[in-house]
Amino acid sequence: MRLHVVDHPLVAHKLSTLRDRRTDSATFRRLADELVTLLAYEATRDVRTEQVEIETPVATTTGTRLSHPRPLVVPILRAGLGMLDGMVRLLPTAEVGFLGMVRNEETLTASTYATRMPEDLSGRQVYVLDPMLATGGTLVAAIRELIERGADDVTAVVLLAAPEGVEVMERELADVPVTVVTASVDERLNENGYIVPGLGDAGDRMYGSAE
Ligand SMILES: O=P(O)(O)OC[C@H]1O[C@H](OP(=O)(O)OP(=O)(O)O)[C@H](O)[C@@H]1O
Ligand SMILES: O=c1cc[nH]c(=O)[nH]1
Ligand SMILES: [Mg+2]
Repeated sequence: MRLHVVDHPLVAHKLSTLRDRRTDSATFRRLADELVTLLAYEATRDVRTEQVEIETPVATTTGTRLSHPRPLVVPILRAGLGMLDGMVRLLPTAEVGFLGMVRNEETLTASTYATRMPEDLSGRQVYVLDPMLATGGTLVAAIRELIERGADDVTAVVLLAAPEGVEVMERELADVPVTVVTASVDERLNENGYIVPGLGDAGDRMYGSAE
């Protein structure tokens, strides 16, 4: 697994406002959207392209366009939904699949409650979106599902990661072509499986408590 921590003052600034407990839901959603576009710029560095001939008003030249098969973007509901618009704005040809997953807050194990994406992902580049990589249970299960469907290149875009989750990903997905792009690897997980210092529950901060 490759880990890429995006080191940029704008990323650090936006992330700090996201972390602040006083940031309201509307601002939180806007900042998550802005942050994902900055991360997406790095995450798509190896997106597949092809050459095309184009005519400018002055001359004919060789240009570049995103190639086929189209990349697939998969937000993990709920919180990953807050990263979808920012990602597809940069990847206009992308298709979108959905994975609904929830972590049991007692056992910290993830379960899937909704899946809507192509059965066959062979040859596809896939971008998985989830703001939080905590224990890693959710992302490992999501990426296994994508690989089983034939995806041959998976990039996870996460706003925040815990070192424990990064380690689990490295161990569980050792033989899989996976890249994780994040704005920060924080200090640790607390006894409730929350990232410290983190930003709290990303889904709740975007959409309100699910209870
Ligand atoms: O790395 P893990 O320990 O598996 O935890 C991370 C997961 O927990 C959160 O989702 P949550 O279950 O709160 O669902 P939500 O997005 O609906 O709030 C988060 O968005 C990740 O999907
Ligand atoms: O810190 C955390 C851990 C898991 N899920 C979240 O939303 N936040
Ligand atoms: Mg949540």
